[in-house]
Amino acid sequence: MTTPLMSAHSITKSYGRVVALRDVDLTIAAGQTLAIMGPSGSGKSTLLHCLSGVFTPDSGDIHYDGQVISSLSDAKRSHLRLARFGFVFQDGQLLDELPARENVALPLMLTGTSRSRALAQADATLARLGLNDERKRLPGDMSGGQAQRVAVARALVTNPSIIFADEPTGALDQATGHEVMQLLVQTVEMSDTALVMVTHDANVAGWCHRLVEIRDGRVHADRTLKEASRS
Ligand SMILES: Nc1ncnc2c1ncn2[C@@H]1O[C@H](COP(=O)(O)OP(=O)(O)OP(=O)(O)O)[C@@H](O)[C@H]1O
Repeated sequence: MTTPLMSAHSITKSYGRVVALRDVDLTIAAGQTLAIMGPSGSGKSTLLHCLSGVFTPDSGDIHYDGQVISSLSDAKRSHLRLARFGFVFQDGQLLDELPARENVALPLMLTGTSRSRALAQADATLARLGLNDERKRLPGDMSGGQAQRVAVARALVTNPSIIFADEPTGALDQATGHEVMQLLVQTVEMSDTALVMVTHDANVAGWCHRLVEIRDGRVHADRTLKEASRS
């Protein structure tokens, strides 16, 4: 068996008395597309935040590319997140005062790439995603779908090995959500990037190859979409 890109071993996480994750084991292979589903409050976002290094679990380990990321200092985890992971959130979270190309260049500049080089890479990524016309536009002047495509470009600009997405189409109508998912999935597949996505929407999960169902803080089922659709 090939070594997984990321693996979580028996992770638990509580908020005070609320146990959000209990003994979760999960592996993610390079290039894999994985949807996390489950009822509201079941622990999906907490799992995504633990895997992506935003939170550290209370117990258990998370391994990524030869490192135990759950034991890294905050500064090292934060650098790792910027350099190796991409993030797409429900509302894009672009900075309104910056044009698209500067938003996309930000993760590069924050990890030390010069402004001119970061902007050149941002332009190349926007062009690759068919977003040349959006380069100089401010997020507030774009439609929700255009802004979300720019957010996808920002997540991809560092050539991350994993993109973490939390309800990436949650604020979009169905047709626009479909276009954003098509762009996201086609691009991650072309670049051999893994996608780990939380969604409530079975149609959106249908873009992924694997479905992990969380219930009451535990992995209830972990199978391919094909297996899930047969049951
Ligand atoms: N900051 C917090 N403080 C206290 N409890 C929290 C906090 N964040 C989450 N929780 C609780 O932890 C549990 C898991 O929450 P989490 O947000 O991970 O679930 P979720 O499956 O993503 O929910 P949703 O689908 O509604 O976004 C829930 O009981 C929630 O109320």
